[in-house]
Amino acid sequence: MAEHGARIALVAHDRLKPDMALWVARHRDALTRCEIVSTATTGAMVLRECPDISLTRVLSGPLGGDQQIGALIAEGRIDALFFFVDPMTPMPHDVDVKALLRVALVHDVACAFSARSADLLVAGGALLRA
Ligand SMILES: O=C(CO)COP(=O)(O)O
Repeated sequence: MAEHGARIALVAHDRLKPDMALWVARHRDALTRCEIVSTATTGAMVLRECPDISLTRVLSGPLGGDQQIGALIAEGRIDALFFFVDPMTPMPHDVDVKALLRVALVHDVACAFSARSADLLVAGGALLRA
């Protein structure tokens, strides 16, 4: 488990899951010190790419996983949200996605929505526990 790392959430829509898996592989060393929670399918993909990473999976996004991560944010248990959002594909759980983004804004959690913005967040220290 995390010693000096941040408590982070990883979520990616299907088209962006390969990007997320590659991003995790690139930041593997820092991420092994983090406490990671992810939605189910994103987490499975990350574990396939980096089996040595320790993470907790909640439900899949469309089955309530986005809401579970939103609840963790509302409880102050997440320091940063890495959510690779697909802007081109309609989703049945669009309201859940919107609610997750909203609660992250309400609680001023550091957020990144793409690999590039995630890199910048990491460069700013988002994987270190404040
Ligand atoms: O749908 C999601 C985010 O809205 C992600 O859920 P999965 O990681 O289970 O695909």
